[in-house]
Amino acid sequence: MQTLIINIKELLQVRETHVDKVSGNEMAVLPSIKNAFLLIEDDTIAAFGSMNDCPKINADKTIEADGKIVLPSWCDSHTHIVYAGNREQEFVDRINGLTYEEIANRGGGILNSAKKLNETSEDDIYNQSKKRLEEVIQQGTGAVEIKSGYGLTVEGELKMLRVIKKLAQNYPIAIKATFLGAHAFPLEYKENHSAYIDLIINEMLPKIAEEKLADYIDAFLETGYFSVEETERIMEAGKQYGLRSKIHVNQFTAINGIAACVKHNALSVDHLEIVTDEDIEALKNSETIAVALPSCSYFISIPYTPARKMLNAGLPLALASDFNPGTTPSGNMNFVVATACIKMKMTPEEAINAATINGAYAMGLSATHGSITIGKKANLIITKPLNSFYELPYAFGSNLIEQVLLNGKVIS
Ligand SMILES: N=CN[C@@H](CCC(=O)O)C(=O)O
Ligand SMILES: [Zn+2]
Repeated sequence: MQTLIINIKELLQVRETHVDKVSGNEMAVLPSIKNAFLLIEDDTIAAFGSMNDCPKINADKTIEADGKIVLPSWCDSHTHIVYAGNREQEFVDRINGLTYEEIANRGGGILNSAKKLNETSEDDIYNQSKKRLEEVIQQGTGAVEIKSGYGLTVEGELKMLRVIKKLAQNYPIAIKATFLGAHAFPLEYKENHSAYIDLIINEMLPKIAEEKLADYIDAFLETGYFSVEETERIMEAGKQYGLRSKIHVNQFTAINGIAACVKHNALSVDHLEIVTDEDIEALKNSETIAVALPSCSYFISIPYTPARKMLNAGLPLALASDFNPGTTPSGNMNFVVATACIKMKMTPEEAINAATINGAYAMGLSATHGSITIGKKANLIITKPLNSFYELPYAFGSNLIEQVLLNGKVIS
């Protein structure tokens, strides 16, 4: 099956030779071809270039993209799409003056979602979660990481990971699963942290590995949650099962967690709303990518990740949604990209690099996703007619996506 997209106003993120990720100054450059074509064979990008070189073939399907921008689908490397119920009441509590920390200390927050999840059947959780997955696909996401972490019991965590597996089987989007048993301490372990970490290491991990339910391991390394030492135990244990870590860190406080994550060769460190010079030094020359979550900063009114400081230091940065019921009830990557431009002062070129190729890197998918490269998956966004791609973050509240393709097939 051949699909030919013709007369593309501008084809973005074209990488003739493979790149894993882009860093620092490189992020300011978004390679593109104006007046372009793109040829898809089955689910794969087969050729692209200027319309002057468009092959004269009778493709099975031709898509006219006059005036439209085509770019690789968003790669959302950090979500908690699988959950039960929501936390609207906490939203109102925050409006009335409570902080995220105060709500968590009253038994709300992650523990609130964990209670709901453990009371909800696997089928019900699947049905609630698939709606969110369908929504983000419509919004242009073509690869997504989904975490567990609202179970916090052996059965609850397995239940979440099985739902993620079922979503991956039933939907054409690429999904990576991350085990986040170390998201919070259940109340009964509040005074006995090591017993809960033992449960994660001795009960949860072996079962998860046996059923091959996870690709990565995560922990919430934060004051009041998992300490540096506790997170190191989790990262070590993950390694024994071949699970590389992707860690929630520096959301509210900087406690030297990033250096520990780099020491353990974490694939990503995520949040980083609070970043010290030492954290930046630790990330230099590492294979660990920083992931910023601007919708979370927006929703709970905390600082934005200091992108400019990090890019000036030559670091790579990815953008992700953090879709979850507590701090970010939205998986809209278009809003993420716009907010990164508006609030973090990233240029549109930098933000699109961060939400495509660098997002792919942050979930170990840059060999197959995140750029227009021959041999990669034909996961694409075709916009409505636009003046230029700058309109994508500029018109931040508009839906400018006309069509999305996953594995070469038009989804909407
Ligand atoms: N900070 C830790 N985890 C989630 C929020 C969890 C929740 O409040 O439910 C996050 O990435 O923001
Ligand atoms: Zn998160």
